[in-house]
Order: sequence, then C-alpha cells, then structure tokens
Amino acid sequence: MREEEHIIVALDVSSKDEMFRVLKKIDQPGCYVKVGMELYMQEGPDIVRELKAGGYSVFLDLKLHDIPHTVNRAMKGLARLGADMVNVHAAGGSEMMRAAVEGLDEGTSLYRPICLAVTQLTSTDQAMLENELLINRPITDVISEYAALASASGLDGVVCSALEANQIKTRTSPDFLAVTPGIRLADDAAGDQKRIATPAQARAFGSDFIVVGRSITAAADPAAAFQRVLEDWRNETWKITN
Ligand SMILES: O=c1ccn([C@@H]2O[C@H](COP(=O)(O)O)[C@@H](O)[C@H]2O)c(=O)[nH]1
Repeated sequence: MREEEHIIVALDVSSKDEMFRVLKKIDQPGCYVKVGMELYMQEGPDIVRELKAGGYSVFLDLKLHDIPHTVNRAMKGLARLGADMVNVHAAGGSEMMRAAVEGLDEGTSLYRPICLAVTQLTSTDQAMLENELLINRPITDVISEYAALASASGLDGVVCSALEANQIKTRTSPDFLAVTPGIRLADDAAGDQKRIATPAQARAFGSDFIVVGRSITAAADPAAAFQRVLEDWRNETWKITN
C-alpha cells in the first residue's frame, strides 16, 4: 500500500458541487475519502457511486446503530453501493454487529466492504463518559472491551482514537484494523475533538488509517495541508515511549 492510501480525507461538506471543489483543491486523484452523514443526507447513495466511478476509495461513515434486523437490511443495501469501508456503533452489541456483517455478505457480489465498529467517539472524554453516558470505567478499558467484542463478532476493526490503537491491537490482533479520526497537525486547534494525535503519533501507536477532515479541508491551501499530513505520517520519528 502506498503511504498516501493510509490517509482518509473526511469530505464533510453539504453538496456534491462543494465536494468536487474540495477534491480539486486537494489534488489527489483517486485518494481515500470519507463520506459522512452530512454529505450522504444531502446527496444520497449516488454520491458513493460517483466517487467510486471517479476512482476514489470510499469510507461510508454512517455509524449504524439500531436493532439487528434493521442494521442487517441496511447493510445489505449499503454493500451494493460499492463502498470500501462502512461502520456501526459497537454499543449496538454483538448480535447487531454480527447482523451487520451478515447483511454485507448477503449484499456483496465481489469484495465485502471492511466493516468497523465505533468504540467511543473521539469527541468523548473521561468526564463525558462518566457524567453523561453513565459508564464508570476508565475510557481506555471501555474502548478495549468494545474492540474485543467487535473482533469476536466478526468485524474487521474499529474506529477509535490513535491513542488507543496500540492497546487494541494487543487485546485483539495486529491485523485488527485501527482507523483513527481525531487527527491534528501540531499547530491545529482541537475544536470539538477530545482524544487527538498528530499523524506521526498515530503511526507510532499503530493506526492503519488516519481520518483527517478540517486540518486538510479547512486549510488555506488544502493540497499543501495534505502534503504536510503525508510528510508527518511518512517521517514519523515520534516514539511511543515519549
Ligand atoms: O469517533 C469518531 C468517529 C468519526 N469521526 C469523523 O471523522 C471526521 C473528523 O473530522 P475532523 O475535521 O478531522 O475533526 C469527521 O467526519 C467525524 O464525523 C470522528 O471525528 N470521530
């Protein structure tokens, strides 16, 4: 895999026109992109087909979370769109996660999309976990347990913060994917993200893919920002012991 294929650009925009403007500015034909709820709700399934037809790899980030039967049927439909990666919330439980994979298998003719489970959103911190979600455990334990459940349910990996990637791989297996949003360049504002890492830190911790949105798409020069992210990822010198 080429180094740039580990970088998934979050296309958090509200229309197809805006998406193509952003893609033009990034200037990475055929790169890995993420379609989230904002774009999907506006443009519908055709946006995935169009990106695939244009040669892009697509992570369809809809974070399904419903009863097993509903998730199974939804995944069967999503499989037909040709996305490369899809996801559910691990909090839906093991039966729901197994139903998701079965739905993808049923709807897939060639390659089943990678199926991930969101452990805890990167906008969640320990205080929110305890005070709002009412989970009185260290957040790293919760994430590790959810990752183990996802692995046992047949999923291919998790969405987590880079800070947890190493621990998750130790708990599951080195092949169990860690796809990590909450990525910021050293001088970027964290914004609503709580558990953040730089691309270099993410790589050192064992992230397989980093998801980068505003650090690239909101930059004055998105193409230069993509290159900065790539350089940081590629020239990782930061060590876990730091
Ligand atoms: O835990 C999660 C799960 C998904 N995301 C998504 O990733 C991007 C991050 O965007 P930035 O602008 O780089 O913060 C965004 O689309 C989220 O929906 C996440 O951040 N955390």
